[in-house]
Amino acid sequence: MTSGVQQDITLQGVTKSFGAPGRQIEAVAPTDLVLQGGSMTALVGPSGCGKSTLLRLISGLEVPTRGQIRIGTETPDQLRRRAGLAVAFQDAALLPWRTVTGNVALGRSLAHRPRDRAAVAELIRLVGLSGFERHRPAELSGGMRQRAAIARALAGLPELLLLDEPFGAVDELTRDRLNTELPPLWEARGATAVLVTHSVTEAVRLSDRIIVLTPRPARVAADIAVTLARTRTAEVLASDAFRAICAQVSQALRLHQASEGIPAQ
Ligand SMILES: Nc1ncnc2c1ncn2[C@@H]1O[C@H](COP(=O)(O)OP(=O)(O)OP(=O)(O)O)[C@@H](O)[C@H]1O
Repeated sequence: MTSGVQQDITLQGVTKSFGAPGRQIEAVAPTDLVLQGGSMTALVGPSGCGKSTLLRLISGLEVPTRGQIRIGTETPDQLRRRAGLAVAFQDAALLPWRTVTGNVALGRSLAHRPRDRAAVAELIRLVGLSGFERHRPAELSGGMRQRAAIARALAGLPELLLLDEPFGAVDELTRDRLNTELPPLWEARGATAVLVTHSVTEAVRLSDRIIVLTPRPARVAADIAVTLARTRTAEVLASDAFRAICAQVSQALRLHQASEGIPAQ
């Protein structure tokens, strides 16, 4: 973090509708939320309920129809313009003409961080892309592109890290390793993080708090604190407490399942 201060994310009466007047789709119903600075919050909910929209609103890539969002005293747009936030979305969005190293290094330069080849190489190693440094996105699998995007997002040392299904295209074993090795990177620097995921286990594993959303329009259906030790060791993951929270989240999802929704895991 640049400021050393962990800023809360505050949503006040935030709504989002898409489409022309009279034919509007309401994606986010009026929402009030405070996400504590330095915490990791997971957003889960049925497919199409509005999770990504909520994340994009927090990122400043979408503007609320009504209400306001602040990160500390700043708007998302202000934070984004001074490169205080980073996003890693499902569809990676890497620059196709840049190598893996070039894309990750870009994450640093866009955030006005000094060049640091060792830091870039270490991030590439951590996301398991050593040996692919000189490859371009088209030469990588979908999962590898996602991992490069995560490395790029982390490279700028963001205060706010927004992750939309970052491990969606990653195989189970790699996902497991990333779920272990990446959280210390943002925790160590006290970044605030918001994660959208379809995996209940991943949500409980990574976050301090889980917001379960209703089918569209998204509203808060359940707000569940993950009362586990911050370091999610193998023992924590195998504990009854971990399973109990997973069951609580799954139950909240089932209660609010849309007909086209995902099965609770
Ligand atoms: N730019 C847009 N224009 C019009 N409609 C949109 C736009 N973005 C999202 N929507 C609609 O808003 C609703 C919520 O979409 P969103 O992508 O936020 O859901 P989600 O919960 O992230 O879905 P999934 O879990 O399937 O990724 C959907 O009905 C979607 O079609």
